[in-house]
Amino acid sequence: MIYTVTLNPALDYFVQLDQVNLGAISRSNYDYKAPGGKGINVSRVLKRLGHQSEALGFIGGFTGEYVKSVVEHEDIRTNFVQVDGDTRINVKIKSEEESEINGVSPDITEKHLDELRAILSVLKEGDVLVLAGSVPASMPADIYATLCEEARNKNAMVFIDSSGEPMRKVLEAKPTFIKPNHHELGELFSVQISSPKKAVPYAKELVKGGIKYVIVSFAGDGAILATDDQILFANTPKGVVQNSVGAGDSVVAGFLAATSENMSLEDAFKFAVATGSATAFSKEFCHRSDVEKLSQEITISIF
Ligand SMILES: Nc1ncnc2c1ncn2[C@@H]1O[C@H](COP(=O)(O)OP(=O)(O)O)[C@@H](O)[C@H]1O
Ligand SMILES: O=P(O)(O)OC[C@H]1O[C@](O)(COP(=O)(O)O)[C@@H](O)[C@@H]1O
Repeated sequence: MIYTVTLNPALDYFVQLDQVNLGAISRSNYDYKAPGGKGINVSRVLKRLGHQSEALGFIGGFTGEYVKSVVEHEDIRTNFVQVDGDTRINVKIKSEEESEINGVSPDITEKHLDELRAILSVLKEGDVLVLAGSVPASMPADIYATLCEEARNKNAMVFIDSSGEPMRKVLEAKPTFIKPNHHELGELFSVQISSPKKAVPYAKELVKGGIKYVIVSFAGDGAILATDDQILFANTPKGVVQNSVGAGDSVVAGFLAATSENMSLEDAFKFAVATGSATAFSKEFCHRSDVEKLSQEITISIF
C-alpha cells in the first residue's frame, strides 16, 4: 500500500491577472481553487496514473473540509487527523511572472502527532510512505527523520520531497528516494547549482550516504537520476507551460507509479519526467495518456 503524508496541506487559490498593482487594487481575470500540499498532490496524480494510495496528514476547518471532500470525490482513500485551526490557503499568482504566497499552518499538538503515528503503525514491509511538503512551525524539524526511521525499521520504502531543515535532517535516516529541484539541492550543500553537470557530485554524495534514488529536477532543462552505479540524464519535452504548481509532485508520483509497475530504471525515470512535464503543460494535473505520449519525446543518456 502507498501512504502519502501531508503535514501541511493547503487550499491552493490560483489567480490570473494582467498586472499585479502593489499598494493598490488588482482584479483577477480568472481564478480557481484546488486541494494542495505535496503529499495530497502525489495521491491525486497517482490516481490519474491508475494507482491507489491513502492520503494522511492534518486538516482542519472549512478549508480542510474542502480538501478532504475533493480528494475523496476522486475516489482516493483518506485518514486525516482533524486539528483545531483552518488548513492554510496558498495563493498562486499568475501574471507576467508566477508568484506564490504559502500560508501558515494551524497548530499541530503532541496529541495530533500521536494520532498520526497510530495510523502509521500499520506500515509493513513492501509499503511505501511518501513524506512531502513543508513541516508546520509547531512541529519539530526532525519529524520526517523520525517517521522515516520508524518506517525503514519496518522495511517500508520512504519517498521524500521537502526542503530546508526537515530535508537536511531526514537524509541520515536513509530514505529510499528524494527529489530535490536544483535550488533545493544547492540549499542542502550551501552551493549554487546551475546545471545538471554541477549537480552530479552532490547527487553522488547523497547516494553514498544511503539513499537509493536521487532525482534532481531542473524545470525545463532536464533532470538527473543518481543510483549507486550510474547517473542518468533525461531531457524534458518541449511544450507550453500552463501551470508549474504540482509538477515536482508529479515527478515523485510518476517514479513511484513506474517502479510499482516494475518498469526498468530508464523507463521509470522517463515516465517520472514525462509526468512532471505533462502536469506543467496542463491547466491542472496530467492524465496517463499525456504522460505516455510525452515519454516518447524523452531520451535517457548516461552521464
Ligand atoms: N518548462 C518546462 N518544460 C517542461 N517540463 C517542465 C518545465 N518546468 C517544469 N517541468 C516539469 O516539472 C518537473 C519539476 O519541475 P521543477 O521546477 O524542477 O521542480 P519543482 O516543481 O519541484 O520545483 C520537471 O522535471 C519537468 O518534468
Ligand atoms: O508545503 P510547501 O512547501 O509550503 O508547499 C506547498 C505547495 O506545494 C504544492 O504542493 C506544489 O508543489 P510543487 O510545485 O513543488 O510540485 C502546492 O500544491 C502547495 O501549495
